[in-house]
Amino acid sequence: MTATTEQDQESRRPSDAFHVFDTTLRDGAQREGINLSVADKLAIARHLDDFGVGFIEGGWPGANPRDTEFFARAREEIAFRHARLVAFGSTRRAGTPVEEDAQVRGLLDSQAPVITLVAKSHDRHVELALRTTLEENLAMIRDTVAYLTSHGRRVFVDCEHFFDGYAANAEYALDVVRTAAGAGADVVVLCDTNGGMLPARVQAVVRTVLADTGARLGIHAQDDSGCAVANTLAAVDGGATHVQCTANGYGERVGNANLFPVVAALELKYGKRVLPEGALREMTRVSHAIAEVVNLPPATHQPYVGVSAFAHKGGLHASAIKVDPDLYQHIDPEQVGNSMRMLVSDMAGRASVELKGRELGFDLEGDRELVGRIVARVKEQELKGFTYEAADASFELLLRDELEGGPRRFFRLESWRTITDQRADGGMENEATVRLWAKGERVLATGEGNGPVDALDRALRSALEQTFPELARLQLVDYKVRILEGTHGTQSTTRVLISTSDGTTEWSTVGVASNVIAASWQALDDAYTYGLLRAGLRPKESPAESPARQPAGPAA
Ligand SMILES: CC(=O)SCCNC(=O)CCNC(=O)[C@H](O)C(C)(C)COP(=O)(O)OP(=O)(O)OC[C@H]1O[C@@H](n2cnc3c(N)ncnc32)[C@H](O)[C@@H]1OP(=O)(O)O
Ligand SMILES: CC(=O)C(=O)O
Repeated sequence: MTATTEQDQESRRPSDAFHVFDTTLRDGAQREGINLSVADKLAIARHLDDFGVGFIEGGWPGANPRDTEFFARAREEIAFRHARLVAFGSTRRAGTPVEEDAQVRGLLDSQAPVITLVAKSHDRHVELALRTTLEENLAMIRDTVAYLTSHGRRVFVDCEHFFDGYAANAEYALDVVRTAAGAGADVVVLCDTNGGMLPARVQAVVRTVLADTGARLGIHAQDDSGCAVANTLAAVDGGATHVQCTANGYGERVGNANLFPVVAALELKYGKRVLPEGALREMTRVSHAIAEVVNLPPATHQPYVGVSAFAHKGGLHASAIKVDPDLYQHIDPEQVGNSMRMLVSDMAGRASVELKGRELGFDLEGDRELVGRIVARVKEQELKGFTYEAADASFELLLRDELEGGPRRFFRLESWRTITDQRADGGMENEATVRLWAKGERVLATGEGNGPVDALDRALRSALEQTFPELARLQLVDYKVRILEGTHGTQSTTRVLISTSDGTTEWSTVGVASNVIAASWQALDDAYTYGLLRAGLRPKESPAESPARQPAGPAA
C-alpha cells in the first residue's frame, strides 16, 4: 500500500473522539446456533467496514484455527476503508512471564493493529476462576498491556464483570482500571458480563469511575436483563466514549447491545456523527445482509431495521398517519433505509385501507363508499380466519374485486379432487385432478406429488402452463398451516399461508376452510392469479362468467 493510500484511508476513518466498536465476529459468534466459516467472517467484516464502524473485533487468534486464518486472510484480502481490525485475547496466564505466553504471542502474530485484552476486575473471579492473588492479576494486566504497546499495538482492556465487581469491591475494581490505563491502555472498557445491570446504575458507576480514574472509558453490555442498548446509552450519558456492540445483537446467551439501535440513537437522537455520511441509510440493508450470512432470519420486530419496525396496524394510527406520518413514528424510516407499511386487518379503519391502497398503487381517496365496503369485507373475512396483514397479495385481489364489481379471474374452477393411497408397505401415492376453464377452453390435468397439496399444485400448474407460460417462473417458497380453534362448539378451521416468488419479488396469499386442502386451493388460486397480474396480464373473465369463489372439494 502506498503512503498516499494510507493517508487517504486514515482521512476516511471515523474520528477517534468516539469509538463504535463491533464484536459480531467475536462475541456475536458466541451465540448458540451461529457457526461462521472464515468466508462468512470475511463477508461480515466487509459489510461492517462499508457501514463505517471504527473497529472490528475479528476473533481470538490462536484460540482456534478458524480465527487464526481469518486474521491472515483479512490482512491480505480486505482493504479496510473505515475500520481497524482488532484481535481479542486475555492477559497473560498467572505465573507465566508475558514474553513466554503462547496466547499473547498469538495476538502479536495476528498482526492486528489493535488488541482487546479481557481482564478480571471482580475480586471473586480472580480468586475463584483465575485461582491467583489480587496482586498477580494486576501484574498480569500491567505486563500484558505494556508488552503489547511496546510492540506498537493499540490496546483496549475489557474489564470483565466490572459492574458486579465494583459492587463487591469498588477499590479493587478501580485499581484494575488505573492499572490498565497506567500501563498504556487507550480505553478501559467496563463490561456488564452477566448482563444484569440497569441503566441508572450503569450511568452512575461510569460517571464515578471516570471522575475517580480519569481513564478513557468504554462500555460492553450483555443483554440478559433486556437492557443492553439502554445500558450502552446510559454509559455514554455517564461519559463513556467507546461502545462495543454486535450486529443484530447477536452474542453469548441472549446477546449483546445491538449495534443498529445504538448507532441510530447516537446519530439521530444524540446528534453525534459516529458513521460516515449516508451510512445510516444503509442500516436496514446491512442488518439483513449480515443476518443472511449468519443464516438466521432477520428479526422482524427489531427496532429501526425490522420489517415491522414501521408497520402500522391500528386504524386510529393510520388515520393520524394520513395527515402526518410523524404523528405515529419516532423517526422517518428512510433515515435508516427502512419504509413505512400499512397493515390491513380487522383493526383497520378507512384510513388504513386508503393508505394500503396507495402503497399498492390504487388511489381510493374520496370514495368513502368503496373504502367502507373494503373495510367491512376485511373484517368479515378476518372473523372467518383470514389474515390480510400476512397476505398482501390476497388483500390486493380483494381490493380489486371490490373496485371492479366482482371477482375477475384468469381461470374458473370447475372442480378439483385429490386421492391419497396408503400402501401396506408404507409407501404413499398422492394424485390430484383439476378441471377448469381458461380462455374459453375446458382443461383437465392431473398431478402427482409428495402430499395432496403438492399434487394439487402440480395439477393446477399443469392445467394452466399451456395457456399461461408466465407461470413457469413462479415458485412456491413457503407454506404454513395453522389450525384455528373453533369457538362455542363450532368446528376448528384451517388457515394456509403461501409465499410465492417470481425470482425478484415475493408475495403471500391466504386461504381458510374447514380442511387443509381446500384452504390450500384458495391460497394457490390467489398466488397464481396475483402472479399473472404481476406479469402484466389482465383477466378476461367477467364477473358474470365467474362464480363467486367458494372453498371447494371434498373433506380431507
Ligand atoms: C466474557 C467473554 O466472553 S471472554 C471470551 C470468551 N470466549 C471464549 O472463551 C472463546 C475462545 N476460548 C477458547 O477457545 C478457549 O477457552 C481458550 C483457547 C481461550 C483457552 O482454552 P484452555 O487453555 O483449554 O483453557 P480453558 O478454556 O479451560 O480455561 C481458560 C483458562 O484461562 C484462564 N483465564 C481466564 N481468564 C483469564 C484472563 N483474563 N487472563 C488470564 N487467564 C485467564 C483461566 O483461569 C483458565 O486457566 P487454566 O487453564 O489454568 O485453568
Ligand atoms: C468481554 C466480554 O465479552 C464480556 O465481559 O462480556
